[in-house]
Amino acid sequence: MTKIAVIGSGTMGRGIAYIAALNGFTVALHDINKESLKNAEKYIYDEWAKSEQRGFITKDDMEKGESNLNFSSNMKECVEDADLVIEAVLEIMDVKIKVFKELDQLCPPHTILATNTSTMSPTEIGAQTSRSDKVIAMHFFNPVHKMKLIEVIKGLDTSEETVEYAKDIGKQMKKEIVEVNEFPGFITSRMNCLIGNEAMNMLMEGVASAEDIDKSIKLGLNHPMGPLELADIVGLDTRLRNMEYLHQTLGEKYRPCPLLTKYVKAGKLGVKTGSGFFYYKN
Ligand SMILES: NC(=O)c1ccc[n+]([C@@H]2O[C@H](COP(=O)([O-])OP(=O)(O)OC[C@H]3O[C@@H](n4cnc5c(N)ncnc54)[C@H](O)[C@@H]3O)[C@@H](O)[C@H]2O)c1
Repeated sequence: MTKIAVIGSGTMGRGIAYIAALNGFTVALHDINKESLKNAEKYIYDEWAKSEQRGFITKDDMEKGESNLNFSSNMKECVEDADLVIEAVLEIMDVKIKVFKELDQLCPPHTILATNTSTMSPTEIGAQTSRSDKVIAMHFFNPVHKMKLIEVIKGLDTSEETVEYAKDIGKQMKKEIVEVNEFPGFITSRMNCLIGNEAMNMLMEGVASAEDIDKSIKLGLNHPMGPLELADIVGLDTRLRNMEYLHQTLGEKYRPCPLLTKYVKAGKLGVKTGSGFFYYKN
């Protein structure tokens, strides 16, 4: 049975662990923050129970998922026998590199190391390990159990075997795959960050209310969700880091909207804190 370790149990890590365990992989979810790990455990069990009640999964699926999934704040324990590690820690290059250096030491030689970065370079991360051919980006979407796509991003040294392996694992998780040659923001974040930032600029300029900006994009352009609501779901801190990286790498048109920076400074991070561009009951 393929063993997957997921590093980081925040918004994305918990979702990735959820679908991996449900699709028959042995999964170890790790975080340095025990509270985040506890919240992730509650989130996953609550979501499974809801899905079972609504008939999306059976009781048997749920029980198998539960028996496939472990939680631990000890990274070594989680990764020492892993076939694949998927990293979902903060979108900060130095943090990711530190994690990958540690993984390179702790994992067996065959282990594939994947990052769930939304924007950053798997080449830069892989270069800090002794196995750049086995380093790749697997970009999942939020919420992971509902979103169908994984972008698989090949770094300069990533081998074809690693690309095929990542695509195969994604398919076993019942996702659609697109293969992308590395460039900042890949396909989706490069486009989506611009749309979200323009919506924030319009809100800041007083063009319309947050509700009406989102309503226009949904009903006028047929997007399933408004860009401000989507940014709230992503997490405004995560979105700001995405914008800062794209601004650094792709230039001026990605300069983060000052309103986004202001919300993050105020601790209004979207759904996870109960308020962002909109209010939420958590
Ligand atoms: N939020 C989204 O919608 C979304 C979508 C796709 C990809 N991503 C990407 O996924 C990654 C994670 O984003 P998120 O929104 O889940 O972030 P988050 O802030 O919700 O969670 C990050 C988690 O990582 C943990 N962490 C930090 N340093 C760690 C370390 N050294 N070892 C172990 N755990 C550590 C934190 O305690 C936290 O629980 C980022 O690279 C982000 O760009 C996010």
